[in-house]
Amino acid sequence: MSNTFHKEDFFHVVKSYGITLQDTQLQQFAMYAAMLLEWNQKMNLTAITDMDEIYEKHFLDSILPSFDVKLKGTFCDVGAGAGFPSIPLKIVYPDLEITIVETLGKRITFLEALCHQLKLNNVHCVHARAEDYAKEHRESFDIVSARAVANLTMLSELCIPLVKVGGMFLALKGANAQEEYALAEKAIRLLGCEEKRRDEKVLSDGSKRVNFVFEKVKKTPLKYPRAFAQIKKNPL
Ligand SMILES: C[S@@+](CC[C@H](N)C(=O)[O-])C[C@H]1O[C@@H](n2cnc3c(N)ncnc32)[C@H](O)[C@@H]1O
Repeated sequence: MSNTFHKEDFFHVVKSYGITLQDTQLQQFAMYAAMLLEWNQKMNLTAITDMDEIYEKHFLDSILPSFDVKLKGTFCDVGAGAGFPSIPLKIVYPDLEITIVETLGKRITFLEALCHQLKLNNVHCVHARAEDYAKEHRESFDIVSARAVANLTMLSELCIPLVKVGGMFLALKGANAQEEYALAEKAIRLLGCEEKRRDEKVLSDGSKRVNFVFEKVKKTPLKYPRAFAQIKKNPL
């Protein structure tokens, strides 16, 4: 299937889910796309450089979960890279309080410049590894999310310790979602979460998206997260 999505469709697709983007928000998305392409020439931010694809595979893809689940409160984006999914969500839902935890310093520099340019308040960009950041900030976010950072088992150990009891872990996954879930199910429970829902969507090129919502029902045992070498070598 060829890519039939055009950036002009973005407004209408979002509207079909009951969200009418204002001119300021559309301008913020346009500035975001322009900055992404400009900075991408100096540093590796994205492999997607076609404008229509940026709108579908980065912007729309990032906000898809919010069409099924209400997002509010404090939102931590683990490994946001060039800002996905948290920055598109922040543009659409300005009340969200975002913390980005990203291990690459250059990407933090980009994100800080981006937030300044787009006049986004309450976005805290932290240069750290999630497993280290959890030492001081465990169980402190209403929502912890990530896209394209690690398989679901490893991702669960990086993200779930940061979620408050009663909060949610939102995992944005692709075609291998079911297989990843089967391998991760035990770890997810051990770390204190239960699956609440999963929502499937298909993009215009036929690629599948599966967004998992896990609810934190009990505290994460204190020994997690382990050091990254352990997480990788002995996945839960
Ligand atoms: C493939 S990129 C995905 C970026 C973005 N989430 C997206 O969907 O486009 C993975 C990002 O996760 C970051 N990352 C990997 N492991 C991490 C960790 N343990 N803590 C924080 N960031 C991490 C990497 O530096 C990289 O920017």
